[in-house]
Amino acid sequence: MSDSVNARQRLAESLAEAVAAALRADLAEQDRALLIVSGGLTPLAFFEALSTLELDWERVDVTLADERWVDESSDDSNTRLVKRHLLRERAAQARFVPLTTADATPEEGVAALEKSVAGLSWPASVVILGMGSDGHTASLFPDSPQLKDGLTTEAALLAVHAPSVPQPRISFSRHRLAQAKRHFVHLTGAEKRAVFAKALAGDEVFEAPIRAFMDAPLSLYWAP
Ligand SMILES: O=C(O)[C@H](O)[C@@H](O)[C@H](O)[C@H](O)COP(=O)(O)O
Repeated sequence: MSDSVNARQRLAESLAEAVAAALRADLAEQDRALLIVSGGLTPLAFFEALSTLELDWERVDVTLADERWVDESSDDSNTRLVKRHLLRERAAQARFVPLTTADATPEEGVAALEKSVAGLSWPASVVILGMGSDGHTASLFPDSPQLKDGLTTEAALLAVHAPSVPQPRISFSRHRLAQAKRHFVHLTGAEKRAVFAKALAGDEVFEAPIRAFMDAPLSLYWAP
């Protein structure tokens, strides 16, 4: 294995330990705990590491920071990724709350999904954010006409379109994600390190929406 593969595996394992510890701490104080994960490719090893850790998974709800509006059979489905790589081993006992419906568009599905997520254990115990090389996080994209709404609405969810991505999306709002008790950012590679450093140094949230989460403690997990 190359050095960076090793480093990414170790990163995934230490993030999994930190997330499991946070969930255990909250489950000691409350009936259920909510874990919000991101999709994309980065979290795969983290999902697999977390799935093997011991905690009272039956009392954990898992949902996504954002989802692509595609069928679960699609390679682009974050639900499919979570089911295959996280909801297995010990974590098979967790309850997954999807962010899609049978509706043709996220605009049609969003009201039902608002109801479905309303009963979860807010504030979320943990949010794990990814970031794209354009500085987006969740589905808060710099080129999206819905970005301003996503950064300001107090609704939990919104339908999103962006020229930079092929599928319509549904995303938790900045407001709902920011309320979580703990935020982890999971990144790999030199390019994302540079984008994150630039976002940290600047103040224009519309250029790099990840900035919208930088005014509260963030635990950054990065490996080459
Ligand atoms: O569904 C998604 O695409 C996401 O939740 C998204 O915000 C993701 O975290 C970043 O795009 C990073 O994706 P990668 O890990 O694939 O680079």
